[in-house]
Order: sequence, then C-alpha cells, then structure tokens
Amino acid sequence: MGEAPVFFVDDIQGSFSNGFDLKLAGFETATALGNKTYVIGGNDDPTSNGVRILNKSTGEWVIPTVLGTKPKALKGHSSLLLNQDKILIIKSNSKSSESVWFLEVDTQFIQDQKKKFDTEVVAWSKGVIGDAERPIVISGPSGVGKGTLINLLMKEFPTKFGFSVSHTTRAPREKEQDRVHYHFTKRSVMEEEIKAGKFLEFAAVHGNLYGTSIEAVDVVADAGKRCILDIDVQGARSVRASSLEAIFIFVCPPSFEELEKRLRARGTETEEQIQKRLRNAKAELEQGNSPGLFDHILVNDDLEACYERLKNILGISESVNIAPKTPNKVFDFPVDLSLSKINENILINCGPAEQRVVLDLSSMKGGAPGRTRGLNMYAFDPITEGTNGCNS
Ligand SMILES: Nc1nc2c(ncn2[C@@H]2O[C@H](COP(=O)(O)OP(=O)(O)O)[C@@H](O)[C@H]2O)c(=O)[nH]1
Ligand SMILES: Nc1ncnc2c1ncn2[C@@H]1O[C@H](COP(=O)(O)OP(=O)(O)O)[C@@H](O)[C@H]1O
Repeated sequence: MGEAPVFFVDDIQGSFSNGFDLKLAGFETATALGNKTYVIGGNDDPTSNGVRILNKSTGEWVIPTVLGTKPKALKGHSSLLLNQDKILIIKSNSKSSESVWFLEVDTQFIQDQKKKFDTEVVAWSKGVIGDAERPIVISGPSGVGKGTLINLLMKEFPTKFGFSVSHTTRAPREKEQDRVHYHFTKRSVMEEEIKAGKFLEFAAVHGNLYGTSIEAVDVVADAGKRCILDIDVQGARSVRASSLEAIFIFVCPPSFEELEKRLRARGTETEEQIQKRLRNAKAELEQGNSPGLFDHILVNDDLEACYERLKNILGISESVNIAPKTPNKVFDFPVDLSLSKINENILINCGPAEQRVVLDLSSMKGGAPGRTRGLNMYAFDPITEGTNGCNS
C-alpha cells in the first residue's frame, strides 16, 4: 500500500526541457516518488554517475550528488520503491550475493546530507544477506586501558572480533604500524575524504584529526566479525546518531592519579602531550556520564577483573561457540527478472518458468553511508507453492 509505481523509461522520454541530454541506453529504470522521478542506471557518464532526477513540477533534470559505493556496471536491473525513502535495485545477470542494492533518496541520512550539499543527494548502500553482530564502541580518556582491553579480546577471540582501523593525522608511535593500528594520513587528504562522505564519524582529538571510515567498519563485518571501535566521546556521539546500531561502553580509571600514572608509565608521549591528554581527560570523564550516551560504564581498576566484566557485557564470559555462521545460499539471477512486494518480502521472479526467490527485508538494518544488512534470501518454496526457485 502507498508504494509509488515504477514505470518504464519510455513513459518519460522527451519530457525534459532544460537542454540536458538524457542519452538513454535502454538499461534504465524510472521510479516516481512525489514530484520526482529517479532514473537509475545505464549511463556510465561520470557527470551523471548513473542517477538522474526529473523534477516533474518544473520539468527540469537534476544530476544529484551521489554518495556511497555504487554497483559496478548497472546494465540491467529491476527496481522497486520501499518505504517512500529508498529504491531497491536487483541487478540481473548476476550472483545474488552481488545483486542487491539500495539507492537511498529520502532517508534520514539523505535529509542530513542535503543540508550540507547545495544539491539533490542520493546514496548507494549495498545489500548484504545475513546479519552482523552489533558493533562495540569503546571510549574513555587517554591511558585508561582501552587499547589493552581491546587487545585482550582480539587475542582471545581472533575469529569473533575485528578492529575498526581509524584514520588519524597524528604521527605513528614507535611500535605502531600503518593500516594495522591506524591509517596514518595527511590532514589535507583526510579532509578531502571527509568531504567526499567516506567517514562514518570524525573528530579533532588532542590537536589531531581522527575518524572512522565507512570502509573500516564494513570490512570487519564483511569478514563475518564483530567490529570494535576505539573512538573518543565526540565520535561515540556521532555514531549514536548514525545508522550503526552499536553497544557503547565507557572505560573509566579508578582515579585521576592512577590515570596520570598509567599515561606516564606507557612512555609514548612527551610531557606536553601528556598534559594535553590529562586536561582533555577531565572533560571526557564528565561527558562519559552524559545521559543516554553510554550503555555501560566499566571501571578499569584491576585489569583481569575489568576484562572479565567486559566479556560479561558482551555475553562471552564462557567459551562460546565461535564457529563462523553458515553462509547463505547464492542464487544466479538471469537477464530477465521482475519484482513484487508482499509485506516485508520481495518476490524476485526469475524468468518465464515463474522461478522465484524471496528477499526477506523484515530484519533489514544499517544503510547508507554503510551497507544494508540483516537481509535474508531463500528459494520460494516449490512444495507449498508448486514452483521452482532460481538456479543455485
Ligand atoms: N572520534 C574518533 N576518535 C578516535 C578515533 N580513533 C581513535 N580515537 C580516539 O582518539 C584518542 C587518541 O587516540 P590515540 O592517539 O591513539 O591515543 P591514546 O588514547 O592515548 O592511546 C582516543 O580517545 C581514541 O579513542 C576515531 O576514528 N574517531
Ligand atoms: N588495569 C590496569 N592496571 C594498570 N595498568 C593498566 C591497566 N590497564 C592498562 N594499563 C596500562 O596503562 C597504559 C595505558 O593503556 P592503553 O591501553 O594504552 O590506554 P588507552 O588505549 O586507553 O590510551 C598501558 O601502559 C597499559 O599497559
């Protein structure tokens, strides 16, 4: 109910008026939402980035700012408007693991981005079959022991947890490796990448720029691991406001004196840097108690006891079954396919034999600027429904 119709591009050819050359390649779909029609695909011209919008009230074509990683060569697909804010794209002639995409056109993320860009904005999000466990955000003042706790967790459960490798403009410490501890980067490069929408969050901390790229979180989840983010309180606030549904943990020292002692004993900072970190720690400790920001406060007094409490919070105090989840079945989608929607399920009709696959969106989560996860895909039951699924 309430879904705007998807119609063929033939319906709109010739209706543009401002001299913009539509150059239809025959692979496009057009999806109407309100007074706009989104024409997707077919055009590899970098100026349009494969998405063009017809404003039906003014008759003008608009080339939007396109965020996110777009699908490669969109030469044949079906589309369907969902929730009046995103368009589901199923690529034809492809493996199902690569075929599900969403073009967000009016989600909260898009509404926020439109305020930043002086243009129309749309964003791609790749659909991923299967779920990822909730990421874990760990914050706390410098020297409190965040890195130590995270290392313990990663060492004990190497197949279960993966670290989100942040970008930073600060210089590497002696034992730090590029791309392992941080992506060490120049400020100008990082600022460009932030502008291009590649970061989930970023903040200026102790005089340097730090940020979590969307890619950093996605590579961990794609490897079937639970993502751990070590970020400051400002970053935690941004992630809270994002589509990433994480667990937020704040690590506190037993006392300010003990924090200072640890920071000095670590021996990685100059006196000036230590002083800066201690000044910032006061504000961070206050913010750690902000109502509604952190789900758990962990006092890192005795390391072993604190680590046990962390594992309790994460529900892994005993040896847990850490076998990777069984991968979902992969279907081969043919050149011709069509989509229909029944409640939270999308029926993907694969050709003349009425072969069908069900895409279940009921547990869908995440979305632009990252991937859309929690999707389930299975063959339409041939026994109960008397049809065959797509080739697998
Ligand atoms: N917002 C944000 N903060 C980060 C990120 N990566 C690290 N931080 C925070 O930056 C602060 C400084 O980190 P670092 O220079 O490694 O020093 P340390 O905290 O003393 O080990 C810490 O509070 C980190 O949690 C990030 O990607 N985003
Ligand atoms: N519970 C603890 N008791 C004593 N020392 C600790 C404890 N936890 C961590 N440390 C030490 O404190 C220093 C700072 O820890 P680190 O993990 O680098 O902090 P952060 O990542 O929060 O900046 C390190 O030298 C570490 O070995």
